[in-house]
Amino acid sequence: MKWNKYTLKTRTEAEDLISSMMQDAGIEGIEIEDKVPLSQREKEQMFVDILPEGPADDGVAYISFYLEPDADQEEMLERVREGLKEIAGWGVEIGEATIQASKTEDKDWINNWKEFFHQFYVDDILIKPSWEEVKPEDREKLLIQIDPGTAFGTGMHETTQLCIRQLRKFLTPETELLDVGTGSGILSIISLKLGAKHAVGTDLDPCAVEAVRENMEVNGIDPTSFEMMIGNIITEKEIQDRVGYECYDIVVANILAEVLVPLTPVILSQLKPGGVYITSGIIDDKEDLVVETVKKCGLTVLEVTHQGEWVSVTARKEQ
Ligand SMILES: C[S@@+](CC[C@H](N)C(=O)[O-])C[C@H]1O[C@@H](n2cnc3c(N)ncnc32)[C@H](O)[C@@H]1O
Repeated sequence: MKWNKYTLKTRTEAEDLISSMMQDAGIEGIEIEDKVPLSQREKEQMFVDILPEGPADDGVAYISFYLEPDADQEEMLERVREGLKEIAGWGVEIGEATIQASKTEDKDWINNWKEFFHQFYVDDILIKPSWEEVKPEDREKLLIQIDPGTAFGTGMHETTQLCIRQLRKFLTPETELLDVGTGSGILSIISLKLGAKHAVGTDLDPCAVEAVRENMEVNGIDPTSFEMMIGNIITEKEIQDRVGYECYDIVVANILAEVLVPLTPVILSQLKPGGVYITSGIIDDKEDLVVETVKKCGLTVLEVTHQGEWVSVTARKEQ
């Protein structure tokens, strides 16, 4: 089926109001293109560290939406035009507000991303989406099922793989794990599958709750073995108290270097004496920054590992 695509040219300040007006009109799947740079918070959540310099923000935004060919196109476009008039009437700058029509060949554009996520290995661990079968030759492998969702962490990123390899070196059946920036829950789920005793995950992003719940279920993780807490462990005393002090054998944090710097002194009090701190999410030119931070906090660096342009620093808290 060919979908009809409509692209509205407008102004960035009107994006939110127009998107919600379109949703109220019954349009699903809106795409927004603009040149507004990402905020620091968005970069942290999307795990973007180095971005190429983009073009300057000219205030122009394009909002695209799709309609099935048998939907009443004119009626929907009329609703959108009425909505635009109303928004303009509130004094909001909506710019040209022209709507350009085109067709998309794509039959299943909503599920298209599935084409790009296939099963893969991290050493002898098989990570696969739920819609793929396990091949007969992989039946003996440790299987982890992860569906890419709204939270970060399919296991394909180099930094996740660096953390998995370091976790394997230090996990024991007694391990109490703290997984800061847990995202999809992948690092805790793999650790529990490898025999860790218990995991606590924290994330800023509320989407992580549902993602972790689904991934725990599909991987048969006992709900009492993995607890999830939403909040900022760096700044929120309440989260620090709930997470608990000196009770973790391993803390893993796959977050950008800029977040690891303020996080490390906090983590120091959460780790048991002798506990291990595994970090990644560090782009190579920030390696020294994280190594220095870890040392300044009194931890002993055990190992620095690399994959592509990414780095992992593992350190131990003294007894
Ligand atoms: C790169 S993802 C890591 C996801 C997963 N642990 C992995 O290794 O694939 C980083 C995660 O850290 C979270 N995050 C960023 N700053 C944080 C903070 N201060 N406290 C808790 N989580 C944070 C983001 O929301 C994101 O889910």
